[in-house]
This record gives sequence, C-alpha cells and structure tokens, in this order.
Amino acid sequence: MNPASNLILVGPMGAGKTCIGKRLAERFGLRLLDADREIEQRTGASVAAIFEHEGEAGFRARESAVLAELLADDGLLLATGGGAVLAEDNRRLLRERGYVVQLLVSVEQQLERLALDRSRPLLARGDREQVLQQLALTRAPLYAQVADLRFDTGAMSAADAALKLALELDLHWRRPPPSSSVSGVNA
Ligand SMILES: Nc1ncnc2c1ncn2[C@@H]1O[C@H](COP(=O)(O)OP(=O)(O)O)[C@@H](O)[C@H]1O
Ligand SMILES: O=C(O)C1=C[C@@H](OP(=O)(O)O)[C@@H](O)[C@H](O)C1
Ligand SMILES: [Mg+2]
Repeated sequence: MNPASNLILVGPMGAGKTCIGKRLAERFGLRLLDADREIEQRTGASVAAIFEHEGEAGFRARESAVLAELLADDGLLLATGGGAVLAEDNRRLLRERGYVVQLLVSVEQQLERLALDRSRPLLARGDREQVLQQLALTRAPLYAQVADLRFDTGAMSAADAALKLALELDLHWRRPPPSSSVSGVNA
C-alpha cells in the first residue's frame, strides 16, 4: 500500500530484516518492532522452543496473531520473520497495512551470514544449503506478491545496505502527512 505510514521488511532468513530494520527505524523515526521478538515476549519462549513444543503450525498461528495485533498501529518499522508471507491472510494484511520492502539475498550469502546461527529451527532440519534453496523456490513468489520495493542487500555491510535502502525509500516511499496537517490544526 502506498502511501503508508508503516514500513514492513520481508524476505528470507539472513536477508537483514532485523538488523537493517533497526537502522531504518532510527533514520525514519519509526517504532521498531521485530515480529519474532514480539512472539517470544508474548509466549515466554524462544522461537526454537515454540517450534519444538507446538510444531511449525503452532508458531505460524502465533505469528499470524502477532502480525494482526502489531499492524493495527501506525508509524511502525516491522521486521517480519521469513515465513510471514506463507499465509494468504498475512499477505493481505502486510499489503494493506504498510509499504513493503522485500530484501533479497543469495543462498551463498545466507549460508555465510547464518553459519554460526543455532536459533533458526528450519536450519536444523538437514542440509542447510538444500533447505535454503527449497525455501527460496517456494517463497520468492510470495515475497514478490506483497512487495512495493525490492532491495538487494548484496555484498555490502548491513550498515551500508541500510544507508542505501534509506536513499531508495526517500525516492519511492510516500508517507502520509502528519495528522496535524491532515486536519489543518496546528498545535
Ligand atoms: N548486508 C549484510 N551484510 C553482512 N551481514 C549482514 C547483512 N545483513 C545482515 N547481516 C548479518 O546477517 C545476520 C542475520 O541478519 P538478520 O538481520 O538477523 O536477518 P533476518 O532478520 O532477515 O533473518 C546477522 O548476523 C547480521 O549481522
Ligand atoms: O523463514 C522462516 O520460516 C523463519 C524465519 C525466522 O525469522 P528471520 O527471517 O528473521 O530469521 C523465524 O521467524 C523462524 O525461525 C522461521
Ligand atoms: Mg529477523
């Protein structure tokens, strides 16, 4: 949706949604929310523990509920989890409630960035490269369905990626005017 007051980051694990999101939130004066952290806070358990005890279906149900709750608000920078686009209702919500940026990353870069990571349960399911390739195949079209803008995080640092993406957003993201100017009332 454009104009939109929320900025939403989607994309695969290791694309940089969480760490680029932090920098963009500061740059644009948005309230930073990370869907995974919000799920963990509400559940009192880690993402890995939720997968272990409730299965992926249990995690997805929690994820959908949290996305709906968080996106009732405005002025957010929402870093989603990589599977947030799986449910059609989630995709509709993301499109309706924000300007959606799809972060692109190659499987090679994912493998490098996540080499030491033990917190992502989907990466513990077998050969990491095969898992990531399979996820990329099935999910790339879903990210594309919701994206207003695509941004390749490529071979640059997270800090540089955030700076470059901010410049792109300055060009393309139309934010609604502050509510005071909409109503014509000045404090
Ligand atoms: N553009 C980048 N270049 C190098 N490392 C990155 C980049 N973006 C993210 N990282 C690193 O990759 C890891 C995963 O990033 P994260 O923001 O958690 O990804 P996501 O939330 O999309 O899964 C972190 O260690 C982060 O520092
Ligand atoms: O791709 C996925 O299905 C997942 C990605 C993770 O978030 P990040 O994309 O922030 O790593 C987290 O939500 C969970 O491990 C499942
Ligand atoms: Mg993340």
